[in-house]
Amino acid sequence: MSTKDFSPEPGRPRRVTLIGSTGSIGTQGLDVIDNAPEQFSVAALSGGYNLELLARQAVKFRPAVVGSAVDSTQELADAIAAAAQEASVHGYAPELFAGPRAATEVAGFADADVVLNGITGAIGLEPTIAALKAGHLLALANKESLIIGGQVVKQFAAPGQIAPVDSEHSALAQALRSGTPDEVAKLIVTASGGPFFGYSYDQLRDVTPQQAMAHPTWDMGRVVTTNSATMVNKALEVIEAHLLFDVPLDRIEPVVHRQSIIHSMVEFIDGSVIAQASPPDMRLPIALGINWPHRVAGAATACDFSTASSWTFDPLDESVFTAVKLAKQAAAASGTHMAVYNAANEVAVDAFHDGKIRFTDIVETIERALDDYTPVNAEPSVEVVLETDKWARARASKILGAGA
Ligand SMILES: NC(=O)C1=CN([C@@H]2O[C@H](COP(=O)(O)OP(=O)(O)OC[C@H]3O[C@@H](n4cnc5c(N)ncnc54)[C@H](OP(=O)(O)O)[C@@H]3O)[C@@H](O)[C@H]2O)C=CC1
Ligand SMILES: CC(=O)[C@@H](O)[C@H](O)COP(=O)(O)O
Ligand SMILES: [Mn+2]
Repeated sequence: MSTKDFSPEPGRPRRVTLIGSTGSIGTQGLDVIDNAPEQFSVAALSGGYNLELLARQAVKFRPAVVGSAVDSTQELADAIAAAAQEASVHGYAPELFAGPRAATEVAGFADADVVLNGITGAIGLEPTIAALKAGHLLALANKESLIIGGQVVKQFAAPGQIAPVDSEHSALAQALRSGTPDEVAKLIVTASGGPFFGYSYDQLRDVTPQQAMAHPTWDMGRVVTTNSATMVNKALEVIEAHLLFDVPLDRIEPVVHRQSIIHSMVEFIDGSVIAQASPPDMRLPIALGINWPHRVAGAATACDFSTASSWTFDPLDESVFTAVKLAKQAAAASGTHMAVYNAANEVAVDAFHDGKIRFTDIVETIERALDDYTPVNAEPSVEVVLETDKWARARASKILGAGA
């Protein structure tokens, strides 16, 4: 990633579009903006189905454009009118988008400088591409869009146009400032280990959705929290690091760090390791991402070294947690295997939370879908990625229907 600066002219706040504004990343993004009004304004907002929250956000930040996944703009207009009345706000009438393409329309809204993509899952692909095509800086939390799109997404990105928001990748981008690309020996991606660190495979079979949602260090949405428990999140993040920083997969290693204070590290060829450390708080990488490459003063609280604390490191137990190894194999196999990996995971995560399958069936479903997959012989394109995603969802559902 080069260091092209997407800053607006001096003195003008960055206009930020938030995709997934009602989620964990989106609400923390608005918090960052609220705390630095001289640096940021809200250009546009897009949410899913939580209309009440989206409408309250719109009335507070007054973006010119608002989108929602609900069926009709009338529903959205009614929700905004109710929130405006509640807040005694008059005359606010943004342009509205509704339906499955709303997030993409909003991401491409021209009068913005940066798009924070905080949607969950493969549905983030088209908003990611729309933001890049519009020439905006893309502050990327929605790792899935880059991972499934791979080179297809990268071809839309100018150098420096993607600023990582995922905590590990923000840490890596910061540490990489310490050396040149040819001085990098390894990327070390830290993992909390999730709620099931130390479990045997047999113990994992019987864990419940409620246990899987008890993340030891982060408060996040349902999919990424479940992915942390299966280690699929770390698997996706290894591939994300490979795509963002062009480091070969065999030089990207996960390590378990239970405290989630060191967010990742870069080992350089002279044996130096540069780590980025801060208490677990996504407002730091979100602020740096939307203001990339500049830091935002006071974005989060630093580590307190005046009291005793310990940082621990453990190897990932790959005999129990196979997700990372599987993803490295998939990413090496073809440009579309990771679309299969991700789609099968999304289907299996839903089935697990619906009480239809065991926890261990999630990664087994990914593995079986990958085994069944033969890549199409076509130039990689957005359409091919979307077709692959669709195929993998159907295949995963079939595998689950037959009993994983
Ligand atoms: N949360 C975190 O700390 C971190 C998250 N990430 C990544 O960031 C992304 C977002 O995660 P997180 O914020 O936790 O997820 P959440 O589940 O909290 O939020 C997801 C957002 O996407 C919206 N959404 C859901 N379905 C649709 C749809 N069909 N159309 C439009 N919008 C939709 C939701 O809207 P609504 O709720 O209104 O339905 C919500 O705003 C993920 O890729 C995750 O891996 C990465 C690092 C840390
Ligand atoms: C905050 C963040 O970036 C998450 O992706 C986090 O990394 C999840 O924690 P795990 O390390 O448990 O996957
Ligand atoms: Mn992460």
